[in-house]
Amino acid sequence: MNQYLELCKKIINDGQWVENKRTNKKCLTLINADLQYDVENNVFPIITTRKSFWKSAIAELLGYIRGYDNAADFRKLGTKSWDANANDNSVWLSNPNRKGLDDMGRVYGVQGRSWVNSDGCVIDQLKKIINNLNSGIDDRGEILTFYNPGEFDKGCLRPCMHTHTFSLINEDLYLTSYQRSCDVPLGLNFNQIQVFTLLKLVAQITRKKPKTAYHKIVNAHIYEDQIDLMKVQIERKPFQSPSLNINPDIKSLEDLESWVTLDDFEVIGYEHHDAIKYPFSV
Ligand SMILES: Nc1nc(=O)c2c([nH]1)NC[C@@H]1CN(c3ccc(C(=O)N[C@@H](CCC(=O)O)C(=O)O)cc3)CN21
Ligand SMILES: O=c1ccn([C@H]2C[C@H](O)[C@@H](COP(=O)(O)O)O2)c(=O)[nH]1
Repeated sequence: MNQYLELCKKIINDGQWVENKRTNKKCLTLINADLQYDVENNVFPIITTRKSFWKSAIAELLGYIRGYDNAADFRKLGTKSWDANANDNSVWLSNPNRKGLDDMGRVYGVQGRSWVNSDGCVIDQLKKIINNLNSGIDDRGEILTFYNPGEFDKGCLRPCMHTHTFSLINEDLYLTSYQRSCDVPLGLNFNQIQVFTLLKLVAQITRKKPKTAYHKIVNAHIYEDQIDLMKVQIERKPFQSPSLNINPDIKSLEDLESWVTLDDFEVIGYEHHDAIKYPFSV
């Protein structure tokens, strides 16, 4: 929690104003942030200086794992977080590749589970990683990437947290996640949870020991209409981090694809300050 607050304070104190054309807003911006999470000791990196809707964050992650391309499917899992990007952005609404209401296009998990190569073959990056880890293999390319420049025009948004690299040393599993663009008040609140949960889940289904998750962010920003609320949030004293329990019956990628719901996740001992409703930029 402290590393999150330190980052927020650094942006407020040292950030530079950058005009963003896509949203037509100014962002206070800092380049480069390195965060890390102690998955081994189950120190769940949830924000405590405001109420965090952690179930939405895990629902998003589950949708990416399943390769969903539709905001309605994300809603069924328990999050409305893709509604605006799928349905309220004028550039995407006028894109001929958009297939109708709630379509997100070929973003995130679509690329992760069904990347189409130049021969038209479909590549399931996540399945390859799970198969290798199950066999004790780390080929130094256990990479799940959602970043496909050839298909940016087929999706509503370029992926922000775009690449996850798994590393196995004996029985110890690590994760390094890369993020090109980070809405620190809203997005990072979700992304910290997702990086942590992804390592814990993959370790569980491949029967490995989760160690540390490393989270590398390039452009970390706070939108102009979020600044005053963030100044309130950084004055609050954080509580101790809670822990995350995952149903031990989840044993495979197929389990994650089929029956798992948010009821299979439980946060133990979450103390937090009051909710803060930050504005969202589409
Ligand atoms: N500007 C922007 N910031 C983001 O963080 C973001 C995007 N766009 N577009 C794609 C996804 C969608 N994400 C979202 C979308 C909405 C919330 C949000 O409204 N969060 C509220 C309420 C959550 C709830 O009630 O479930 C929050 O207080 O955290 C968070 C992340 C993260 N991503
Ligand atoms: O997981 C996510 C997804 C999105 N974001 C934020 C980062 C930016 O504020 C916007 C995306 O805008 P771009 O113009 O495509 O950079 O969404 C996030 O923080 N985390």
